[in-house]
Amino acid sequence: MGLDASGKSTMLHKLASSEVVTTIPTIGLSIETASIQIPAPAESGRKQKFAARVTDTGGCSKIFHLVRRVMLDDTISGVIWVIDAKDRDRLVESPEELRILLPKLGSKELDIAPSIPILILVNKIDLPDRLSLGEICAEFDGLLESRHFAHLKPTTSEVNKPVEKMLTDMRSPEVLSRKLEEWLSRAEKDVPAEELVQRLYALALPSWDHYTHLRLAYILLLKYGRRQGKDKIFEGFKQYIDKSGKIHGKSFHMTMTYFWVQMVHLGIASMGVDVDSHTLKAEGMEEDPRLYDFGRFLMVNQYLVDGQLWADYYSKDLLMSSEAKKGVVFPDIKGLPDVLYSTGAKPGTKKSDTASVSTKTALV
Ligand SMILES: Nc1nc2c(ncn2[C@@H]2O[C@H](COP(=O)(O)OP(=O)(O)OP(=O)(O)O)[C@@H](O)[C@H]2O)c(=O)[nH]1
Ligand SMILES: [Mg+2]
Repeated sequence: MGLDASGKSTMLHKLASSEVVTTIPTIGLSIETASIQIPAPAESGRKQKFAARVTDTGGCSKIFHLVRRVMLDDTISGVIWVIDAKDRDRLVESPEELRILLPKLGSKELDIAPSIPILILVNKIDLPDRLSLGEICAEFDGLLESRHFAHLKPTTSEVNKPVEKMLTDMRSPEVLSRKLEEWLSRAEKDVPAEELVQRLYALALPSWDHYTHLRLAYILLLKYGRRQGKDKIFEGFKQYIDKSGKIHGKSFHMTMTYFWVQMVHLGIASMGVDVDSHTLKAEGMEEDPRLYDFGRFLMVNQYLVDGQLWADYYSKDLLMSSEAKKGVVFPDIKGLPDVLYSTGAKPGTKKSDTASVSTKTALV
């Protein structure tokens, strides 16, 4: 199992026939019996070959009804969860899908014991610029420890609790500081600011993930100021999703984008920079390259590393609603923080025409 195009079918064919075959996206299920050679430690006394009936699924949570029909009479000995090491853009989505699957492993919905092993298999490691194991582990951290919860707490409302717990784990200081470290070293060798912007318009970004979104928002806000910068972020991101052909199954999310624009703007303001009055926007980005030092920006604004920061402001139901995707909606947990400048505006003074956002005001 795993996200689409992670390489499940390719792997199954390779295991079954040792051949790399050209695959097409799997619809539903494909079942193969593969004779697999696995090196086993000599002391285990086991044979080095064993037959495995492997069920390949196309997609994940959406096809559970199908999986169930096929699996009901089977003994499932384990689940292999495949990750595409090249797919930085969907690194967050993969553990989210696995998180949806986990409670079902111990429930009656799928007749699978909660104690079966789950192998998280990182695929496509032959490709350059792949995710590091550290980056992958940071996203999956805390997920598997809580997998027996479905067995212990089979009702729907109870099953939801550990999901919340797992979200909390993903946001734990250890996970976030590890992620920050990775991002800082990524920022050191990243492409220059101007090149990144060009690559956004050329539909050729090095990756499409939280880090890149934040860095683009940072550069565009600095370069163009709040109003124009925000429009460029919205237009640029939307166009990238619509036209690049690289973002599978994703559509532009207005509220999410707006939320992060606001958070990045807040981070810039906390460094004492007023994006609407500093001179760079008129004079070109090379004017003060220190400002475009994204690593420095991250060090000052470490909270931005937390990809789930929105959960402090929005309930998942609201943020994932089609209304929130199509237009900017107000948070239902607490209002977004106002951007206050330590330069220019008096501390405590809202620049309501440029940056102030509360539950009553939305500047789109
Ligand atoms: N470079 C590289 N490409 C791979 C590898 N494994 C799979 N691919 C490619 O990734 C693409 C998707 O592979 P599939 O095996 O069809 O992926 P899948 O997970 O079965 O996809 P769905 O059936 O849609 O869920 C294909 O173009 C494969 O050739 C790998 O290890 N390295
Ligand atoms: Mg497939």
